[in-house]
Amino acid sequence: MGRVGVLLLNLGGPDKIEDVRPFLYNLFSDPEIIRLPSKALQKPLAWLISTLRAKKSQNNYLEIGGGSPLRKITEDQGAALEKRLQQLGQKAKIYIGMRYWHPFTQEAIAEIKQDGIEKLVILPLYPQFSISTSGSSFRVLEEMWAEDPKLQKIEYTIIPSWYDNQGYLTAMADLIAQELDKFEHPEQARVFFSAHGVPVSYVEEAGDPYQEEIEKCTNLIMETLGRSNPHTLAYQSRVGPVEWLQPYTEDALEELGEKGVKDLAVVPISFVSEHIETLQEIDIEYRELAEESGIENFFRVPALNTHPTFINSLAELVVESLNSPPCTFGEVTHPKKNMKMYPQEKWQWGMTTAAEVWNGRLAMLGFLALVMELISGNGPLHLVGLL
Ligand SMILES: C=CC1=C(C)c2cc3[nH]c(cc4nc(cc5[nH]c(cc1n2)c(C)c5CCC(=O)O)C(CCC(=O)O)=C4C)c(C)c3C=C
Ligand SMILES: [Fe+2]
Ligand SMILES: [Fe+2]
Repeated sequence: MGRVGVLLLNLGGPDKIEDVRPFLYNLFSDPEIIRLPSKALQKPLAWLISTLRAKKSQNNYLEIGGGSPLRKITEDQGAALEKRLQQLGQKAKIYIGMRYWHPFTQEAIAEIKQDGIEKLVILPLYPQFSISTSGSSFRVLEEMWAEDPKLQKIEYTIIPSWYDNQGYLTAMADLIAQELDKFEHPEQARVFFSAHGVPVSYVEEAGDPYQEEIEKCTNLIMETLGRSNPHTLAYQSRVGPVEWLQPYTEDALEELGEKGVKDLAVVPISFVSEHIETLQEIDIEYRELAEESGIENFFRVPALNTHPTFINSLAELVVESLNSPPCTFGEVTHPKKNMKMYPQEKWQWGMTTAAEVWNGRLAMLGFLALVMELISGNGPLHLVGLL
């Protein structure tokens, strides 16, 4: 086997407060996050939303120390994985490719080429596949491969998702059990899985397997845990005006509080690292809401980070994929063609009258929104939840 590399994919996060706006701009420029009927509107709208959302987002990052810990944790995971692979007799260099912030996927690929990597395992740090996360990174890589004869010489294989990997499930169950045992009556506490949400249209129109993988994953973790605690699955972090997967975490918390639930162990299930949505959204916002709703003991299960069983499971996945037939970009889910992810309604493609009317309307709406927000600090984008 020639020189082996492992490319870890993740979303990336702003390292410091000044990075927040450009990070948001990169995120909202991605058609897998917001897809508009007109390509020409993507960048102006990304600029508008990132400019207007930056303050709120910066305040959230200030609450967790002024930046995202995602880069440092991912680097630690990479170092631990490299060491574990070495122990298993597999020499490999680990690369980190973030989708929206440093180190960008393009930077990782440049290094991979420079190092003369001959065999590459592409491993997203998202246990479940979504077109908005792993799918978006795969698309970027697929485009790079299509344009670069040097990359085409690298034998690569993808691990599309690994939510059902036994080592991962065992590590999750271990962390949940540790948290449950902190309650006075561990057997009575409810296990509350909070998955990252996606718009319903991703699943129902674009064919995203994310919801199915989340549901299966939740059941597998409960089976592995082997305790009879009741459990709930809800979806967090909704952004924008369209309908997202339900139940929403905030509604489910209120409902449980009303039903008299007092003890809750909250499990972040779509991420393997601490970041803004665990440290700020769950630990601060949802905790406050839960307490207001009457939930007395709100314990949060930590993210896996460098949990040894988890790192070992990643190493095993890498070794297994090196010894299996390759999985290529063409084999993973692509959003269905002509699928409009935002806003929701039926659309006819092409330069139709409807397209022209909507281009104009959207541009006007964007401009009006900008003016209103700037003058009043309030406006339609606040109203629909984008700011
Ligand atoms: C607007 C749509 C968004 C979709 C769809 C979405 C899906 C999605 N995201 C993650 C994981 C992460 N998201 C992070 C940041 C982040 N995501 C969105 C929006 C969508 N995400 C925004 C606006 C932001 C910026 C933060 C904010 O202003 O709220 C991050 C990085 C966090 C960090 O520490 O910086 C992660 C990780 C998943 C798993 C997912 C769908 C499955
Ligand atoms: Fe996100
Ligand atoms: Fe989010």
